[in-house]
Amino acid sequence: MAERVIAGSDHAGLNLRAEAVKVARAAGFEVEDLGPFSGESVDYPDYARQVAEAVAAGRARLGILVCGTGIGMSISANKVHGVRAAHCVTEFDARMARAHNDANVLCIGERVLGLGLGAAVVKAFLETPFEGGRHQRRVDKIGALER
Ligand SMILES: O=C(CO)[C@H](O)[C@H](O)[C@H](O)COP(=O)(O)O
Repeated sequence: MAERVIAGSDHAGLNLRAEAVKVARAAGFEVEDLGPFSGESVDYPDYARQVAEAVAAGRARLGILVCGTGIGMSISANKVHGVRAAHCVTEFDARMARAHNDANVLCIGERVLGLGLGAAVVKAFLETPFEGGRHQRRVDKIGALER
C-alpha cells in the first residue's frame, strides 16, 4: 500500500503546494491535499493544525505545509504533540531534517524558494530515510520535552 502524505498551505503557498503534491505523487506517495483551492486570503495556523493533527494521529506518515516563508507554518505545526516540523530552505536542510531529526512535517516558503527549488526541497525530504542510531536517542529526548 502506498504511503500517505498530507499537504496544506495558505494563499501565499498555493502554487508551491501544487508542485509539492505533484512531486509526492511522482515519488509514489498517496497524497491528501487539504487546500486551499482558491487564492483567497486564509490563516496559516488553520491549515498547519489540520496537517499536524493528521500526522500526529497517523493518518499520514509525512506532512507538507507551505506559506510565504514557511515560518508561520513551522511555529504552528510544532505546537502539536508528536509533530517534528522542520522549516527548510535548502535540499541539505531537508535531507538532514529527515536523516537526523526524523522530521515528519516539512515547512517551506513559496515567496522564499520559488517553485523550482521548492520542488527540489520537497523531493529531498520525501526520499530521505531516518538514520536512527544516535539520532533516535536525541529524537526521543525531543519527545520527552512534550511530557
Ligand atoms: O506565516 C507566514 C510568515 O511566517 C507566511 O509567510 C504567510 O504566508 C504570510 O504572513 C501571509 O502574508 P499576507 O500578507 O497575508 O499574504
